[in-house]
Amino acid sequence: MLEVSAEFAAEIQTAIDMKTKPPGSLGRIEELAAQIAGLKGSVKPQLETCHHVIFAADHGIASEGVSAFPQAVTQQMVLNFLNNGAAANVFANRLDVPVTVVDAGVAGDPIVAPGLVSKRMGAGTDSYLSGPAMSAETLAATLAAGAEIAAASDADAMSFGEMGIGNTATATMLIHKLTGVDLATLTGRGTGLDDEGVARKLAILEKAAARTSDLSVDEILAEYGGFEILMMAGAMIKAAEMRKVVLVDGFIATSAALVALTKAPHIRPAMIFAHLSEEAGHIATLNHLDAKPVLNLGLRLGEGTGALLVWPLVRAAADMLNNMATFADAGISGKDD
Ligand SMILES: Cc1cc2ncn([C@H]3O[C@H](COP(=O)(O)O)[C@@H](O)[C@H]3O)c2cc1C
Ligand SMILES: O=C(O)c1cccnc1
Repeated sequence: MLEVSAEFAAEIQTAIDMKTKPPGSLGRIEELAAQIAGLKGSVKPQLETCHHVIFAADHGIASEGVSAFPQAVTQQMVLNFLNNGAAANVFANRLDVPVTVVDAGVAGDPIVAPGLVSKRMGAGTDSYLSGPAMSAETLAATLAAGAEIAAASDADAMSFGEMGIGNTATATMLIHKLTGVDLATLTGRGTGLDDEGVARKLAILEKAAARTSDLSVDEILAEYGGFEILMMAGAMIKAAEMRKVVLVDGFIATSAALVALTKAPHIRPAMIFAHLSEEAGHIATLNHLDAKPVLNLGLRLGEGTGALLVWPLVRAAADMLNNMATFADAGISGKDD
């Protein structure tokens, strides 16, 4: 349903080639422009506003020691986001992008703070080392809550971030079970584990993976999912179906994109993969999706920081279509004149 007809694709290419530049000279920006025009159904696409949503949740698996940081950091960072102090806030503020912070299931008592959107699915997931992270009912509610968040936004694009100590482990499990890429390839340092820490994380994930086999997609998501990752997946599907540009961040957000694309392959034309993360498993996951990231900045943070940083480039691509003169407008001779 988001597919572009061959006729319209040709029309878009002509519109790009009529601009006052040698054909193809804006490189990747031209590819982004074509993608945006196709998604928005116009060679003059409206792409003025972006809305950044950060989903936060905790992971039962964190108690096994899969992160370099303690679980309490998830809640502390939620308060930091609300106080405008995190990297994602700083980048969003620079770009005039509003930020919504969602409690998707942070451990402990519910956080009461002005501005926080509560979609709590529990006080963190259960540890998938010994049983499912969540029930089938909670999975459905989590995906639906994400869709509600996207449906409530009137922005032309959405960028998504996450916060959840231990969520590189959860992302790794989801990607492994959904793609079959082996855990050793996917398991990385997250917040900064040393080699010993990574070996320990891998051993835990191998044990958790061996617990199940032959699962359906929804069973995989309920067995190994994280609330923030799955809520982001639900939001990505809805945002894409509303023809919003979906800016996909790093390793964790790409696991959410994989979930979204597994459940709704038709939404692919809405997705822009912002950057290549330093997290070990990101490249293999992007390759599996045949996705080409726009930036390579050595980021390994999450929060949607890379997705925010690509927004000015995506906007510039739309501006190129909307505001750049054609050869005819400017009275400039074309290549073959
Ligand atoms: C202060 C701080 C701020 C963060 N912001 C994002 N993350 C990132 O690190 C976490 C994933 O790494 P792991 O799986 O190793 O726990 C996620 O919360 C992710 O968003 C942060 C981590 C920390 C410590
Ligand atoms: O790429 C990411 O999303 C990432 C990598 C490391 C830690 N947190 C997030």
